[in-house]
Amino acid sequence: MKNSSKYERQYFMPSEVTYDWVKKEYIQAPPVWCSVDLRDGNQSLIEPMSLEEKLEFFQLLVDVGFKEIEVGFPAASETEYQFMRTLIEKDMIPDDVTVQVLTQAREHIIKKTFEAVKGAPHAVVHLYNSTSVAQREQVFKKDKEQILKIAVDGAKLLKTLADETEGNFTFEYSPESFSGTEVEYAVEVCNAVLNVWEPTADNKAIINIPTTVENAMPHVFATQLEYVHKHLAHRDNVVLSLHPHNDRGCGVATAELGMLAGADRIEGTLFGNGERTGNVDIITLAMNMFSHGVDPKLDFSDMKKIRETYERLTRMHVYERQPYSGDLVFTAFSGSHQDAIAKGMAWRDAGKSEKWTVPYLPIDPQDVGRQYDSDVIRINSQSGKGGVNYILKQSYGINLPEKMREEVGYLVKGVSDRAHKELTPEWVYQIFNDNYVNAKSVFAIDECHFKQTDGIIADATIQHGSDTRIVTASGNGRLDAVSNAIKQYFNISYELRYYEEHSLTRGSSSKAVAYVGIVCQGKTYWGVGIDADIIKASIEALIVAVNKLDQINTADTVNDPRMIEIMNYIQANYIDVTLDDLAEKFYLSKPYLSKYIKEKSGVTFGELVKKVRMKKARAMLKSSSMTVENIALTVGYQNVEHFNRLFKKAYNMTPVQFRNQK
Ligand SMILES: CC(=O)SCCNC(=O)CCNC(=O)[C@H](O)C(C)(C)COP(=O)(O)OP(=O)(O)OC[C@H]1O[C@@H](n2cnc3c(N)ncnc32)[C@H](O)[C@@H]1OP(=O)(O)O
Ligand SMILES: CC(C)C(=O)C(=O)O
Repeated sequence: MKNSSKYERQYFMPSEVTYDWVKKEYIQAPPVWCSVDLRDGNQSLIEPMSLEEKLEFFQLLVDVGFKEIEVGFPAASETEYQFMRTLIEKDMIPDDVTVQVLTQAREHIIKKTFEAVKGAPHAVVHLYNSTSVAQREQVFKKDKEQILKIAVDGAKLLKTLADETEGNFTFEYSPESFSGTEVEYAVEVCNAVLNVWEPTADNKAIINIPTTVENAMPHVFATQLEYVHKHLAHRDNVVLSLHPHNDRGCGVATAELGMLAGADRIEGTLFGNGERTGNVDIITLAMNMFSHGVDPKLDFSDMKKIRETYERLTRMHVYERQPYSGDLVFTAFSGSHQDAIAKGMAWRDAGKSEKWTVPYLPIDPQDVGRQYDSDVIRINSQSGKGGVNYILKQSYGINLPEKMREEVGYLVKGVSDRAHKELTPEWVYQIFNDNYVNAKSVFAIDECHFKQTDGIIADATIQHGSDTRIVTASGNGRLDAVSNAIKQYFNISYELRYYEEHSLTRGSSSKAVAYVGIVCQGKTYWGVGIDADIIKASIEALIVAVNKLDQINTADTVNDPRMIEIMNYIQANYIDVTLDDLAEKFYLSKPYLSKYIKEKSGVTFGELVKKVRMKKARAMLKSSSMTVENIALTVGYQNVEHFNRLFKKAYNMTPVQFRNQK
């Protein structure tokens, strides 16, 4: 960035500065809101709205609660003109809503505007002309006096035509490009206009101060505005309005500080649509007030519908991080945020705070129609155990024991990391289910009978491969007795250390969930059971946990049906399959997988893949006329010499010899 010297600040501080606005802390009551979606928003669209689209948008604005709506620039086009006529002639303006139209300070434009508003129950006619130094010099080529005269002449014509035209009219004046105008001069022009209109308490005028192009920091604007507020003529009979744009990204701050400095009214748009970077976003302004406990008197509770209508009619897109309305603005992917949100929600559920204080969530997402389930916590590789548990709890009623959460968290985020994908709640549950509930098992307990003696005696029917045996063991509870029977059968030892249970709060609420953690050689192995019978659920959980012990699962993997799936996957993806792919696809750890594959095929994963490739190559040599080089490439070898060597090692002859043999 070499050329900053070609710029200089183009705003003007007032000659007299006061900072009363600094002493005010927050906005205690909503301003008069005026939507300019159908004018400033519409004039900046690639494809302005049709009459029908404007009618639908108008209804949306009425439904949200706007009482003042700038509906267009009737002299601009036939659509604009007819839109105003339609609203009046079809009696579509609710009694408590005032429509507003914009006009340049040019005679024929003003006249056309009054033709358009004829018969309006109540309309604001909004007059503007540009007052900035740049526009005076470059566009109008007029001095201050001549520019003031344009405004005054326009104001006079408005007054005359309002008297002559059927309808009920209020006047508004904007010193357009105020942000590049000397503040005292802007006030002088406004006061000249006000002196023509002579507003009264019953018929106030609106003076609208625009940051037509935002060019200063918000505190500068507040200071300028405070000067206007203190120096306007007829101030008691003037509604002081703001019209912030967003060129420096400060439209909201400008509006908020401007309100502290004396503004009574805000012109803006939904989602900040408008010229260049847009007008100020009224949704953000209103929701900011709402989050301070002030009712903004606009209703954004059905944000989804508002956004859908807006996007459809304007053909614009609401940015994912647009305050209060973007897709991601209530979402936490990262572990520490998720942890705090989950704890904050639990705090709230426990009734510990009457007011909304959940960390990382500026407002309750439900207040703008968002869902806790799908909008707040989402899982990717940045997530943590708190988030994963929250998803399982919110969506499936699974509340993991504290001690189990970390393992599940790392397992789930590992899948996301390898897949480079966000995991849906369904996917998270599937990983959980595959690893803890319906995990592979080399043995089962088909039946179990208990007798109460000093402790408990269990007769457990253990089925392991082709062996089925009833093992009797005692324990200080049912699960302990079954656990002792398992230890006896496999001749293994571990400690049954963790047990938790709860009823399912989602889905089948008649079911219970049991979590079992066993400790062997310092490592904890977890299993989960879900069943209507809590004893059955806890035995299932124990079986899953025991199955994870090395002593058990090295005994028999050959019968594992998943092994067939793994082989099929390798066959189908033999060119570029990796152990990482398999681990991700089957939710198994890499060491565990390596062991499986060795046991099943007698060779390592790498050797197995080579074998599959050679088999494919042999089939191609037999059935196709492809060159050996191309066959080598097809089965994944760039170097044909290397391929030849591997082939010879596998089949004791080169590919060419193989092809040539009869
Ligand atoms: C900051 C804002 O958003 S202001 C609103 C801007 N919105 C729009 O412009 C959308 C609707 N506008 C239009 O459809 C057209 O501009 C019309 C129909 C109003 C006027 O069209 P045209 O007369 O063809 O041209 P244009 O707008 O370019 O007018 C330029 C002339 O008007 C003058 N002019 C521009 N604005 C104003 C004004 N507010 N008051 C008085 N004169 C003005 C210019 O100085 C220029 O004068 P010149 O002919 O002597 O050079
Ligand atoms: C007409 C005025 C208010 C305007 O749109 C602007 O200055 O941005």
